[in-house]
Amino acid sequence: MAPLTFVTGNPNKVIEVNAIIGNAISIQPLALDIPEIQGTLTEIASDKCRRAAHIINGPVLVEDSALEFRAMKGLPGPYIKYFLESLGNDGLNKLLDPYEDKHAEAVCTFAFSSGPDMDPLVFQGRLEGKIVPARGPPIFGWEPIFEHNGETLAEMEHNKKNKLSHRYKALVKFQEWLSQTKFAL
Ligand SMILES: O=c1nc[nH]c2c1ncn2[C@H]1C[C@H](O)[C@@H](COP(=O)(O)OP(=O)(O)OP(=O)(O)O)O1
Ligand SMILES: [Mg+2]
Repeated sequence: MAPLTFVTGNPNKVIEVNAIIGNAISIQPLALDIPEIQGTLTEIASDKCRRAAHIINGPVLVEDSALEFRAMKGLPGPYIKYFLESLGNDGLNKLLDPYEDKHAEAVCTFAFSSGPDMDPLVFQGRLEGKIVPARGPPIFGWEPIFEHNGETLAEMEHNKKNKLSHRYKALVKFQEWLSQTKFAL
């Protein structure tokens, strides 16, 4: 079983993907920074996957993560990385100051292509929560400000996050597809 190349510049994604489906699928991480277009989550992940498949010249998995604030009609969405880099977790909280509604959804969109010019397949998972002042170790992105059932993702045991997260839900769908297809990894 050849390992599946997972193209990402984010080591925390690699750790989580291995923790979630490492038993079932062997992943070969490759740290490339692929350009990300603007568009829907599906369009962004699919485009990233096509670019990666051309570079790898073989089967490839990519992932794009978004954070949607309901009060802001889904923004920052896929642009959360740049909002987080510029504003920090504190600034993201301040963005929601004018609104009573702190509801947010974390969205994880994987795209898989079996090779260059093969249409990517998309597998998405969502986790509901709310944006709160930061609590817990600031190790991975906006984990300290995303609260789910009373705990921020930063406070949550890794094992627990990896059994309920947006990334977990997306990977369950990917694994289901893999088990039903003739595609052999
Ligand atoms: O479960 C998560 N818990 C907390 N924060 C998270 C999570 N998942 C992604 N994040 C952060 C990382 C980045 O600031 C942004 C997504 O941006 P995104 O383009 O998908 O990731 P990236 O550029 O770091 O890696 P990649 O090379 O795979 O595109 O949200
Ligand atoms: Mg990225």
